[in-house]
Amino acid sequence: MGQEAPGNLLDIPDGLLSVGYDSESKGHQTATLVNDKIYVVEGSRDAAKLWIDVKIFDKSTGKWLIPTVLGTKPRPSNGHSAVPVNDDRILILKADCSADDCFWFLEVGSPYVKEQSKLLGAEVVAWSKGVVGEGPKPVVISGPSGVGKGTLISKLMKEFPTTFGFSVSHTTRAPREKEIDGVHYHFTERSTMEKEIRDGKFLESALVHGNLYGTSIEAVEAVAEAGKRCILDIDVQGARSVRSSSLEALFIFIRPPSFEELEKRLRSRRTETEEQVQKRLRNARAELEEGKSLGLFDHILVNDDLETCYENLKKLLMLDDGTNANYQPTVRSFEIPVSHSVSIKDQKILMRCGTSELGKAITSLFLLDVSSLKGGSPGQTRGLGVYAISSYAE
Ligand SMILES: Nc1nc2c(ncn2[C@@H]2O[C@H](COP(=O)(O)OP(=O)(O)O)[C@@H](O)[C@H]2O)c(=O)[nH]1
Ligand SMILES: Nc1ncnc2c1ncn2[C@@H]1O[C@H](COP(=O)(O)OP(=O)(O)O)[C@@H](O)[C@H]1O
Repeated sequence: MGQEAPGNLLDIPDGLLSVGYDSESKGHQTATLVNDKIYVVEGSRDAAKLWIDVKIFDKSTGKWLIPTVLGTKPRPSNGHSAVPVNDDRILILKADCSADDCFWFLEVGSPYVKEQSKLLGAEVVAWSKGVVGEGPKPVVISGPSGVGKGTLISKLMKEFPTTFGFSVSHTTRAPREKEIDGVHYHFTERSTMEKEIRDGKFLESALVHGNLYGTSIEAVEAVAEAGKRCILDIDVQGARSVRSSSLEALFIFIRPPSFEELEKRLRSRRTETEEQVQKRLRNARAELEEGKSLGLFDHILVNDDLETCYENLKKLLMLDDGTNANYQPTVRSFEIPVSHSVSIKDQKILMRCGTSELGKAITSLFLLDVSSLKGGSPGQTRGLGVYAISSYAE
């Protein structure tokens, strides 16, 4: 674009966090320097307008870049500030938002952003919501066709509808009689899905039993957005891809008590033709071998008696929901007022918030610890520590 960089942007000295200034469009902007590039984040106060724009001023070439922005964008807010973290992402603090919506990360040089940038041949940045504390890990459930994954997941969703949310995959296979589009799968055309994979909309995808299956980033984010723990029913190839992605999950492999029993279950379901059953059984042998791969699955459950297996699955999930982590922040809910300032030292961010109570100005100090961040785009960034330090009247 032919626009010149505003003078105050070019003057950002190295080492300074970010410069906030009013924008012409009556919004709020910050300019943050990371590796010779200035990331200008502009937010609108107008809830009807889509927040948030990102543009980049490359100091080395003197040119503006409009990046491809991946991930779910944050919603409008009354203000924000920005703090660079680890040279690969910028922490965005949104003012006047609910506690679960005030911390966001704009990834500018994370491995995911680099990979997508190569893939798309464009400058890429990606949004990722920040989660205070560990938060529960998504759960990946894999196992051969007919082993009972769907049955176990349905039971879990029925018993804990507000805790767990299903990641609705895309597939090119035809719907079965009782399957509903958008609930069991997003049934899609092959060419459409292939294009969306090329466009970077998928966390993982694989060819399974002759059809394309994939988990879209949106599917996982929709569950997290609803405040639920995400359950993914994906094949072993998908589990492998997720293992090497930034989505930190709990991996569970379901085995049948015997191959004969697997065949019996698959046939008794009566959803596949004989040819499809044969294909699934052939693939099952390889999947059962792969399921033993070292380091791929955290837990292996045998689905012999359904109720016993379900009880074991519940035990695993309750034990591993992240609430027993050592890393517990002292603050879980609070709001950042528009009047706040931030400074950073040794990955510890000090946030000074000004509020008023009974006519008195109150200043509260918070420490934000970004030294144990996990995950990130695609998906959320967990492990943010928020500690209340002091609060005093001025
Ligand atoms: N990689 C990957 N596999 C998937 C996804 N969704 C479903 N699958 C797997 O695809 C396989 C076939 O699924 P489906 O056609 O529903 O048959 P079923 O598992 O026999 O009920 C199963 O192993 C699923 O776990 C996905 O999004 N990604
Ligand atoms: N433990 C079990 N014992 C007997 N039948 C089972 C058990 N678990 C599941 N089933 C049945 O086996 C069939 C396949 O289960 P399903 O959940 O569709 O498998 P998947 O989703 O792994 O392909 C279904 O008819 C289901 O009712």
